[in-house]
Amino acid sequence: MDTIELKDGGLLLCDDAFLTPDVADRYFESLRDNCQWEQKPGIFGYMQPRLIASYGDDGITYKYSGVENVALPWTATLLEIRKKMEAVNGDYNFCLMNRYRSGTDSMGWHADNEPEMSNVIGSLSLGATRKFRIRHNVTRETQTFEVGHGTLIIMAGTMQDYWQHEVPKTKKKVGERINLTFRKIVKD
Ligand SMILES: O=C(O)CCC(=O)C(=O)O
Ligand SMILES: [Fe+2]
Repeated sequence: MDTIELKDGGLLLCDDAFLTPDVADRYFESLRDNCQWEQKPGIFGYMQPRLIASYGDDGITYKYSGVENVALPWTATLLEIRKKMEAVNGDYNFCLMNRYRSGTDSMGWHADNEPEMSNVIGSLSLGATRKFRIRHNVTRETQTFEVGHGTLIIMAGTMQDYWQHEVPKTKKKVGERINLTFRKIVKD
């Protein structure tokens, strides 16, 4: 596990061999074939350039483009993955999944800094290798990571307050990628 200390107290942990390829294959296929994937509108009404699915503890809701959504109940595969993630760090009650069907699917610059969300986010990548970039809000310092089949990234510390992240589009011919971000939503 690499530990990267970022400016202003951000912390990024990275393990590019968190899962063995055979375990990662099993998870990828199970999640691709058994989760309720949908494409949702984002800001300005355009469809988001990727598919999403959300799972979590009973009663967990999350806001998406201004609409309150209810998380679906955990699947056996997601519970197995959550246990592995929590053995490293964190304590999660919600998982937002993103499915990038090709290089034209992407996620723009953003921070996951909603007040009801914990600062620790565990992010697991499966399938095609893509770039994951982070950028400091003020200095614009940028770092790029290659996230591949079985790569674990943990975003922690003050990272969401001072840094944004993105998964850029690529012109390279790439296969599908599934990313899972495990979070803890704290309701008052
Ligand atoms: O796909 C990724 O690696 C990033 C996903 C992400 O940033 C998010 O779900 O908030
Ligand atoms: Fe994010």
